[in-house]
Amino acid sequence: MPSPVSPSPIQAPQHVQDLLAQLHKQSTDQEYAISQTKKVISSTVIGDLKDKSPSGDAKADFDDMMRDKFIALDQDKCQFVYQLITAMGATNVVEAGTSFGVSTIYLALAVAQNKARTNKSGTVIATENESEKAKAARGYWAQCGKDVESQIDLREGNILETLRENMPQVDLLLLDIWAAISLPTLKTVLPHLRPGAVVLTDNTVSAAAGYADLLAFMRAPENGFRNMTLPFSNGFEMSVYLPGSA
Ligand SMILES: C[S@@+](CC[C@H](N)C(=O)[O-])C[C@H]1O[C@@H](n2cnc3c(N)ncnc32)[C@H](O)[C@@H]1O
Repeated sequence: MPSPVSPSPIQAPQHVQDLLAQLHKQSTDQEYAISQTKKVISSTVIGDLKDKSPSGDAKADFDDMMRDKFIALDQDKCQFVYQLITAMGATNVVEAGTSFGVSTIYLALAVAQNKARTNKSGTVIATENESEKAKAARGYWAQCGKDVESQIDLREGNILETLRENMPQVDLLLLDIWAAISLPTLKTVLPHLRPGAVVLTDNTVSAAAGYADLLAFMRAPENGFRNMTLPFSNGFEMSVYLPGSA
């Protein structure tokens, strides 16, 4: 949650600010309700579901459970991403894991404002494999208005396919997806990362076990990332891509 003493950097019309506040509340209420049932919501524990899986397919059961869940990036992390994109002047941003499109709104606002300031082109490439979530996300972006909606290229389907083609040089990648596919996702986007690009990965402290392969890859000096775990709740990894500089 945002700190009561931290001002928000977000520049957006009031109706967008109100929608964001409402969506974050829905997401945190949902997460609280799940926590009360003691059910897991982390993909890192798919392995633990195996014994209890009603269908015998733990991955399918996990996907069923998550189909109506926001699991939006925390509000303070969204504000940080917006602030960072603004500071970088980034205009090509990839979001791995869009869900109902909450964090996407922040990315679109920041990219739109950078484009207006710099006259550069660019887009937010969003990705989601659940069609109902994609439909809902489009609905929220429409409520925000053309300034947000027009920035977003939503690619529906498996991220390992949707990010294979028509990729710009990427300034920033937000990894907010099931931990198990975060490394294959990074490797799909890697050839398109510009030197100095930033990769942000959510929950790298609370889900460290699930991210073990991703973190090992990013922390191996030969892969060109400089890493820092930012002290947000559950961890938020900021990695700067500087190939050949280790
Ligand atoms: C943590 S949520 C994203 C939350 C979103 N960034 C936000 O702040 O509102 C992760 C999303 O990734 C989606 N996802 C999982 N595996 C995927 C895949 N292989 N391809 C595309 N999307 C996937 C899930 O359906 C889920 O909605």
